[in-house]
Amino acid sequence: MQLGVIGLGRMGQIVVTRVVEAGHEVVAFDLSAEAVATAADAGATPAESVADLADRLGDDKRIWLMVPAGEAVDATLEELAPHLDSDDVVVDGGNSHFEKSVRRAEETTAAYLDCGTSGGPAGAELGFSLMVGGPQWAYDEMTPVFDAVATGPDGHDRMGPAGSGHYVKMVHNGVEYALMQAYGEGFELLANGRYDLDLESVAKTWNNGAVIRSWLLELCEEAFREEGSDLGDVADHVSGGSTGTWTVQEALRQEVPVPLIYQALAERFGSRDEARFSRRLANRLRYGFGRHEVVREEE
Ligand SMILES: NC(=O)C1=CN([C@@H]2O[C@H](COP(=O)(O)OP(=O)(O)OC[C@H]3O[C@@H](n4cnc5c(N)ncnc54)[C@H](O)[C@@H]3O)[C@@H](O)[C@H]2O)C=CC1
Ligand SMILES: O=C(CO)[C@H](O)[C@H](O)COP(=O)(O)O
Repeated sequence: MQLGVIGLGRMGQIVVTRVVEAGHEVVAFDLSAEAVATAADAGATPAESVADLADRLGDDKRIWLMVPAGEAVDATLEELAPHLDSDDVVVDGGNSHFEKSVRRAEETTAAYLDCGTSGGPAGAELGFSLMVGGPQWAYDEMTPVFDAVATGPDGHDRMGPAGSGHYVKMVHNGVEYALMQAYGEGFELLANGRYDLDLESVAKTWNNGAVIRSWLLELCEEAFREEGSDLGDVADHVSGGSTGTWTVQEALRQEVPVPLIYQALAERFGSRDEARFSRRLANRLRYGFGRHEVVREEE
């Protein structure tokens, strides 16, 4: 099979490498010439533009987008539009909002597959977990590529119609937030609790047979090994948050309670303010109602 890959960053390069290694032909394009050169080193045919990539693919084009979610997806689809017909297949493997994927599927002449991708850069060796939405025929057509990019045939499946792949990935990320928060709280208690613990050792022990073992917990173990039990100079600041926000917004619309996911998201937002106004006000109010001492900022 011949696959065009557009967007050759952390994730796109993995798609290229795994598809090439599975014996398929890849044509690759990115706005960055350096990224295109890296893909060429991995065995892809370099393209100079979206149009050049489309020309090199010939009839029955199979194209994987791995550009940042948002405007880059629309811009790429606009450039691809004159080159696409109904026998072609476009996969969006990024973290797009599912409603945008539904709209794009309606607007795109080619069959459109929204593909939630999980596994991060570690997927280079392990392969990804792929959650795919869109027409069955297009999913079946892309199966050799999904087999290569995923952990194998069990690492991907069609979730349902357009939007469902990105919907499932959005909820996956919400779960990811809540799990991170749960591990964070447990380790925070251990770090401030009664015993002087080696948290790498705790995580390692938990990862070997404990009920709560997981890949995120393996990453906790790695973090304590590399940063120390006190996390060294790692800042009290968590970036990102778009996929968790979408999960909470959708839960509100569906009237489904997701307090753990919401709490994890709120903790993230809270981490970005060095001095939370609400906490400062609570500090002052305790003086108001109880004449408790106001803690003042140090000069
Ligand atoms: N990094 C991760 O762990 C994961 C990322 N994702 C999603 O995968 C997508 C890609 O993520 P990364 O590879 O991490 O991003 P990245 O920032 O490493 O790479 C994005 C690449 O797209 C290129 N690009 C941007 N606009 C373009 C355009 N209009 N035409 C062609 N190339 C363009 C950039 O030059 C860059 O090389 C995002 O939607 C992200 O949310 C999904 C799962 C995990
Ligand atoms: O999808 C992912 C993991 O599953 C990506 O790492 C994504 O970039 C996480 O973004 P955020 O933490 O901002 O929601």
